[in-house]
Amino acid sequence: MHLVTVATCSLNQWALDFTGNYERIMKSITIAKSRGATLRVGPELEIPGYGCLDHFLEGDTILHSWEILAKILQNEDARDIVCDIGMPMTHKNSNYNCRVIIHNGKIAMIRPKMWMANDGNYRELRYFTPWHKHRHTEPHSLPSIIRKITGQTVVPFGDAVVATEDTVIGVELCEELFTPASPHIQMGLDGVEIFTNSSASHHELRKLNKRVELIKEATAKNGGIYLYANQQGCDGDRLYYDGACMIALNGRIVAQGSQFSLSDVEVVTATLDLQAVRAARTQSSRRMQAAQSEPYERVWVDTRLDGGMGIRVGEEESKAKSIEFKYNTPEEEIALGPACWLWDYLRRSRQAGYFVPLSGGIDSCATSVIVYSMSRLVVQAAQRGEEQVIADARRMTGEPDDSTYVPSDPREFTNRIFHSCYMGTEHSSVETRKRAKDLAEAIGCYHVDLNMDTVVSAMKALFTMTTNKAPRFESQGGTARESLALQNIQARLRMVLAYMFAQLLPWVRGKTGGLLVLGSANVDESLRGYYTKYDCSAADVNPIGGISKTDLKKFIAYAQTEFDLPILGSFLDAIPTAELIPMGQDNVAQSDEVEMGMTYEELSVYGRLRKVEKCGPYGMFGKLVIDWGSFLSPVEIATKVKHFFFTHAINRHKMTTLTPSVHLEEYSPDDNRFDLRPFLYNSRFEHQFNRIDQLAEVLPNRATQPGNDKAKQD
Ligand SMILES: Nc1ncnc2c1ncn2[C@@H]1O[C@H](COP(=O)(O)OP(=O)(O)OC[C@H]2O[C@@H]([n+]3cccc(C(=O)O)c3)[C@H](O)[C@@H]2O)[C@@H](O)[C@H]1O
Ligand SMILES: Nc1ncnc2c1ncn2[C@@H]1O[C@H](COP(=O)(O)OP(=O)(O)OP(=O)(O)O)[C@@H](O)[C@H]1O
Ligand SMILES: NC(=O)CC[C@H](N)C(=O)O
Repeated sequence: MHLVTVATCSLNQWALDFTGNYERIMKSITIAKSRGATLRVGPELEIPGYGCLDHFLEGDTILHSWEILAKILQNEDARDIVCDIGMPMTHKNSNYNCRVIIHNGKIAMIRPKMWMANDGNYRELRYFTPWHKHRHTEPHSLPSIIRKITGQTVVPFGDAVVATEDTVIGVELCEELFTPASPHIQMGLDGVEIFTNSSASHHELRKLNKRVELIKEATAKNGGIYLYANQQGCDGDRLYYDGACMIALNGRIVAQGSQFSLSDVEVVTATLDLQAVRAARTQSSRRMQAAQSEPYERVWVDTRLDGGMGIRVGEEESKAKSIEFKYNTPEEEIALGPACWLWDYLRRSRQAGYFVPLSGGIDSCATSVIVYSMSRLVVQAAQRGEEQVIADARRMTGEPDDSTYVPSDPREFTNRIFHSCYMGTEHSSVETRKRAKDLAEAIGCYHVDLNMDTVVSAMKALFTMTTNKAPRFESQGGTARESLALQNIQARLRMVLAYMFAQLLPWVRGKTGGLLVLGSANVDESLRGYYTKYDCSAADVNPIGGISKTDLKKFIAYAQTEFDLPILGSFLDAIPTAELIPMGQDNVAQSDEVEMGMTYEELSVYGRLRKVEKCGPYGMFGKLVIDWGSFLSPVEIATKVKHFFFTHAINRHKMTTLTPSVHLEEYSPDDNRFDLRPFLYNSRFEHQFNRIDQLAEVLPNRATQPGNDKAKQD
C-alpha cells in the first residue's frame, strides 16, 4: 500500500477581488493540510478570478497576481504541501493562462494552458496564447518580487510534469479534458499517476453528467488519480460556475463536492492508494503503448506525497468506497443554480434586496420562487453556522454589525429582502391579482397591490391632446398598430413604476438602501421576441432569462411539493395571458401561444435546432420534415419554419438590450456574450425561403399516408 492524501476544492472567486481571492485560496490550503493532504489543486485562474475578461490584457492584472502569489509563497500555512495555483502570466511578451506548482516557498514549474476554451461563453484566445511546444519547456525569468522571496531567477515554463520522490503529477487545464487528444492520455502513458484539473466550468442544465463522464474516462483505461477543481458562484458575469469538485480513481468517482453551495470554500480530500494505480496499469496492451510514449521532462520536487509514512495502518482509505455520483434533476438545478447566483449578485452588489413586478403568471412566479429558494439556502447555511452567509445576511437586511440576527425561517428572511408588486389595469383579472397576492403571502415577500389606470390614462390623454388622435384597441375598431401601442404603453409603464418602487420601498419600510429589479422573460420569449422592448423585461438582472418555458413549468411543479407551496398548482393550471387588451366578446382572454403563432414546445425545438444544431432555415426545414413529417405536411412545416425565422429576425434587435441573466440553456439567444449574430436582418430570407418552398412542393406528404398520425385523425 502506498497511501497519499490529496485535496481539491471549489472556490467562490470574484474577478479582480485579489484580497478575497487570496483569503479563499489560503483557507482551502489550510483546510487541505488540516486533513493531512500533501497536494492541493484550486480552480482555473484562481488568483485574479476567471471572469476578468479584457482585464487579462492589463499589465495590472498580471502584476497583482504575482503579488498575491508572493504572499502565498511567504505564508507559513502554505508550506509542507504541493500546491497547484492558477494565474495569468506574460512570457516573452505573450500572455498565458497558467498553473504554478509551488512547494515550500519555491516555484517548481509553470504549466501554461495548451488548448483554450473559445466557444459559446468562452473567449480565451482573445486574452491568452496557447502553449504549443509540446513536451518542451523554456526558462521563465521571474519578477524581482518573487526572486527576493524564493531566491530563484528562472523556472521551467511549458509542458512538463512534476516528479516527487514517490510519484509523478501532471497538470491538465479545464478545456484540455474536453479535447479528443487530452494531455492526460500521453502523460498517463509516460508514468504520470496523479492528474490535477483546474477548471472554470459554468453551469448549464443537464451538463454535469458530461463533465463527470469525461473525468471518469480520463482514468478508466489508463489508471490514475484525477483531481478536479472548479470555480463556484457568480464571479461578476452571466455565468454560474457550479463547483462540484471531485476526485476519481481508476475510472471511479471516490469523492464529490457540492454543485450548488453558498459556501465560499469547499475542500474535498481523499486518501488513496498509489499501488491501486500501478496495479491498474499492468494490462499488457497499455504497457505496449506506454513503451512507445514520448517522455515528458520531469521537474523534481524534493518531497514525498505519502509524507514518508509508508504503510499507514488504520488510515481512512477511499479506494474501496467509490460513490454513486449524485446528479440533480433539471428542476433541482433551476431551483439551486440561479438561487446561488442571485445570492452572490445581491451580496456583491451590496444592495438591500430584490423587487419583482408580479403578474400572477408563471414567469414572474418562477422568478419569485427562485428568490424563495435562495432564502431557503441562506437559512440552511446560517443554521449550519456559516459565518460569511450570516454576515452577508446581516449587512443586507440592515442589521447592525453586532446584531444577533441569524436567518432561521425562509419566509421571514424573504420578507426582509424580497418585494413584489401587482400593477393592475382595467384589463387585469381577479384571478391573476389573487394569485400574485397568494404567492407573495406563501413565500413571505413584502407585497404591494396597485392600480395604474390613472397613469395609463394620463399617457393616452397626453398623446391625444398632442396629436388630436385617440388610438383604440382592435375590438373597439382600431388597427393592429393602435392596439399594440396601447398594450405596449401599459407594459412599459410597469417598468418605470418598478424602478420607482424598487428605489423607495425600503425607505417606506424605514430601511436603508435600494432594491435590484428582477426581470422575468424566459429564453423562449426572447428567442421569439414576444415581449415589449423596455417593459418589465428590462430589469437589472433576470434569473430565468436562460430557462425555457417548458423547464420552468417543470420547476414550478417540483417546487409545489418540494417547497410545500400548494398555491403553485394554480399557476400551472392558468393559461398564460398578458391581460393588456379588453376581454374578447366571448370572454376569452389573450393567449400567448395563439398570439405567437407557435407553442412553447415548438419554440424549444426551433431554439435547439437554430443554436445547438447550427441550422439555418433550410437546414431546420430538412430536419423537421423528418421529425414532424408523420403529423404535418411538408408545406405546413415550411410555413411554421418560415414564421419562426421571420419573427426571430424582426425581433432580434431586442437581444441587444436583453437584461443580463444567468446562462443556463445551451440554445440561449443572448446576443451579448453567447449567441453572436447581426440584429438587422432581411427578415424575408428570400433565397432561403424559396429553397424551402421548392422542396416542400416536391416532398411526399407522409402525414396523410396510412398509419400516420394525421391520417388517423382524418
Ligand atoms: N430592426 C430594428 N432595430 C432596432 N429597433 C427596432 C427594429 N425594429 C423595430 N425596432 C424598435 O422596436 C419597437 C418594436 O418593439 P416593441 O416596442 O417591443 O413592440 P412589438 O415587438 O411590436 O410588440 C410587442 C410584442 O410583444 C407582445 N407582447 C406584448 C406585451 C406582453 C406580452 C406577453 O408576454 O404577454 C407580449 C405583443 O403581442 C407583441 O408581439 C419599434 O417601435 C422600434 O422602436
Ligand atoms: N399585472 C401585472 N403586475 C405586475 N407585473 C406585471 C403585470 N403584468 C405583467 N407584469 C410584468 O411584466 C412581465 C411581462 O409580462 P407578460 O404579460 O409578458 O408576462 P409573461 O412574460 O407571460 O410573464 P408572467 O408569466 O409572469 O405573466 C411579467 O413577467 C411581470 O414581471
Ligand atoms: N475554462 C474552460 O476551459 C471551460 C471549458 C469547458 N468546455 C467547460 O465548459 O467546462
